[in-house]
Amino acid sequence: MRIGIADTTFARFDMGAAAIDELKNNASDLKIIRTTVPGVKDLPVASKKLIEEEDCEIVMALGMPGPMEKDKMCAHEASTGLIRAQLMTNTHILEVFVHEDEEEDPKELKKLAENRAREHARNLIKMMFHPKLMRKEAGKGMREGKEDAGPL
Ligand SMILES: Cc1nc2c(=O)[nH]c(=O)nc-2n(C[C@H](O)[C@H](O)[C@H](O)CO)c1C
Repeated sequence: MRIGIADTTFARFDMGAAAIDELKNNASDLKIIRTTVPGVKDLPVASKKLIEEEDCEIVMALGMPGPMEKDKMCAHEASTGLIRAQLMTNTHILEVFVHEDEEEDPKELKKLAENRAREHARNLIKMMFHPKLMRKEAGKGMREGKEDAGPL
C-alpha cells in the first residue's frame, strides 16, 4: 500500500519521522512517500498531489499551529483545505495537528507531538488493514496523544 506523509518545517518536532517509524513497526509492504512543506496551509495541495500524482491511498498531514491568533486562523484555513482535498479526491487525509499551546512545557509538547503522530499512524493501520478492530473502538472516547476520555 502507498501511504503519503505530508509535514512541515514550521513544526517544532519531527512528527513525520515518528509517524513513519510507527507505520513501519505495525505493517509490512508499505511504500511511504513523504513530502515536506513550510507550513500547515501548504499541506492541502501537498496531500492532494500525494494522492493524485503519487497514487497514495491515504495521507497523514502533520503540522503544528502556533499560539497566536493568526496561527489559529491559518490552522482553520488549512483544516478547511484538507477537508476539501479529501472531498475532491474521495480519499482520507488524517489531519494530525498539535497546537503549540496545548502544553506549556516544551518537554510535554514534544511528548504530545510524538504520541499523537504515533497514535494516528496506528489509526491509519487500523482503518486500512483492520477495519473490524476500528469498529470495536466506536464510542470508546479514544484520544490521540493524551489519555483517552473513555466511554460514558
Ligand atoms: C501565521 C502562520 N502560522 C503558521 C502556523 O501556526 N503553523 C504553520 O505550520 N504555518 C504557519 N504559517 C505558514 C503557512 O502555513 C504557509 O506555510 C505560508 O503561508 C506559505 O504558504 C503562517 C503564515
